[in-house]
Amino acid sequence: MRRPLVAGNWKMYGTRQSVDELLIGLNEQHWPDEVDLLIAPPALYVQQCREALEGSPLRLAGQSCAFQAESGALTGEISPAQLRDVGCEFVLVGHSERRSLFGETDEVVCRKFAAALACGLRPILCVGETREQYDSGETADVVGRQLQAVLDTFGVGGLAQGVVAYEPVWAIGTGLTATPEQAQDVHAMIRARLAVLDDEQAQCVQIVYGGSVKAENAHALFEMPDIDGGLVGGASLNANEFGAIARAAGQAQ
Ligand SMILES: O=C(CO)COP(=O)(O)O
Repeated sequence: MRRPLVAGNWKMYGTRQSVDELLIGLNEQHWPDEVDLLIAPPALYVQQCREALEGSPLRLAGQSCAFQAESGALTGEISPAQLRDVGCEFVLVGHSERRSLFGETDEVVCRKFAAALACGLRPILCVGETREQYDSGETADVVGRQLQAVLDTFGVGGLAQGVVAYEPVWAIGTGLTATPEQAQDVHAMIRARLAVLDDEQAQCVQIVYGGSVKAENAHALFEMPDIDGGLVGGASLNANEFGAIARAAGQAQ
């Protein structure tokens, strides 16, 4: 009923040359038909990726966007309309690195979500708790609050036009993956929260997991009933590894 989705977030990594090499490797992969596949390269390299991936099932995502849909006097920002113009179909909003390092509040994230939708991009709303919040048992509150900001404006139907990515901050780039059971618990909690508002739509929302996903742990995570795929950081910079993760999502169907 829900298609799995695997996205690679390249973060601020890459040069023209390393991107070329990665793209060659990606084009050698055997991609599963039943999985939505995307990469989020640094914006500077989107065009390069688009050209190299012509005919590939890999689609493009921005890593962030301005809170204003169209052009404007926002030095250094990239609008959702511009991402769309260069071929992106998705955009990450509210990644924990944006929240913690660039001060993005739930309100700003919600405006970005709105701006993305207004331009026909599918926003990937990232949510997740810090280690401290996890240790003090605040995961449900924190994730609930981050979701609520978008739900207040768009409801579950609006959220379902995008994707939810649960990324516990303590698992990002640390090699510490949430266990499949831990991640499933939070995904099920998210879906239950949405189901209270609109059960039918809640069953359609793709909820993917992020945080040290690798080929070796992907299958066990993706087998969980409410984990609809992954948002992959470091491992997405290796074509074979990313290919294996994508195939694990297909097999875990
Ligand atoms: O932040 C992430 C993806 O957005 C996860 O990063 P890692 O897979 O490197 O832990």
